[in-house]
Amino acid sequence: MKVIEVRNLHKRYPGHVAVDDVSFEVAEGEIFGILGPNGAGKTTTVECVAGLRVPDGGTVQVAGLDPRHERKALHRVLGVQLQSAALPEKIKVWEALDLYASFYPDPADWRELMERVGLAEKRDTAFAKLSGGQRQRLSVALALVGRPRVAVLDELTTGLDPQARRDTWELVEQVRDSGVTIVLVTHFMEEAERLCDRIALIDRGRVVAVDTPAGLVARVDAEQRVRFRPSAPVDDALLLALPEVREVSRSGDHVTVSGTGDLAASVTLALAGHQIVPADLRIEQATLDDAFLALTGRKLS
Ligand SMILES: Nc1ncnc2c1ncn2[C@@H]1O[C@H](COP(=O)(O)OP(=O)(O)OP(=O)(O)O)[C@@H](O)[C@H]1O
Repeated sequence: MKVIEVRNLHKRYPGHVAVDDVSFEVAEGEIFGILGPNGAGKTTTVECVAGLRVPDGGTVQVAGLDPRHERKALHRVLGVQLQSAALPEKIKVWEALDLYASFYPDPADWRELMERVGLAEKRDTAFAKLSGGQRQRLSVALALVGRPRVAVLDELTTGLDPQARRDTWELVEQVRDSGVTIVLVTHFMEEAERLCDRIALIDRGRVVAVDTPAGLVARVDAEQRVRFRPSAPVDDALLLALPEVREVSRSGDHVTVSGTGDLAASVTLALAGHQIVPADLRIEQATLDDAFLALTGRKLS
């Protein structure tokens, strides 16, 4: 069942079209990614979804509500964590949660939420004294305190170190597992690949494709490479006979096979047929970056 429907969304700022023509649907229970380079129009799009900006054209529906005219009802359905959550420096973690909970008629138990995002120990810490990762976790908790059906998370892990980023990803997965639909805005390919069930690739205010991460990558006819150290001598001809293989090269005792399609499976199967074990096996596959490049002619990052 779809919970968000965006049709032909258009939004311009003076002298600049930020969102040209954006359409997509988000299904209940999924993590839906909006992925694109800086300035692609991602934030403007989700601000229109959240009723924070008025579109110049097109329609938006969230759980059957029009964000422009039914803001109060929308507020109960949709939780938003936007970039650089601005909280007063001195506000303590518990105070921020308690304050946000007071905005809703039937809020979640913020103490439980504080535990869930791993901030119980920071309960009495001022916002200004939290680390980047802790601030992000607090902003996720604030987006969830109204028990929303849908949470919009915008550039959640920008500026975080790798460990804090992985912790935040786990938190997002837990939120989804608790039944909340998530719209995740990001310009990190790895983040979208790891978390999203489906992704809208956005470039210059337009959707260039909507698909699963694997579906987007499969659209690219990019070459893949399989590199390994064979346990016994392997004949080039054995590999070149496979329809997926285009080229075989060697460097020291390593063999690199280039080609397309299900290259790794095909190569390992052929080797197994000759009792050859591929040690140090490395597979280089196309990524969302390659998909974006193929679809737009530009690099994502
Ligand atoms: N309030 C505004 N007034 C004028 N132009 C704006 C405004 N907000 C955004 N823009 C411009 O609109 C375009 C799209 O911005 P938007 O923030 O939606 O992109 P984005 O994909 O979210 O990028 P980022 O990840 O950098 O925020 C950009 O060129 C931006 O400079």
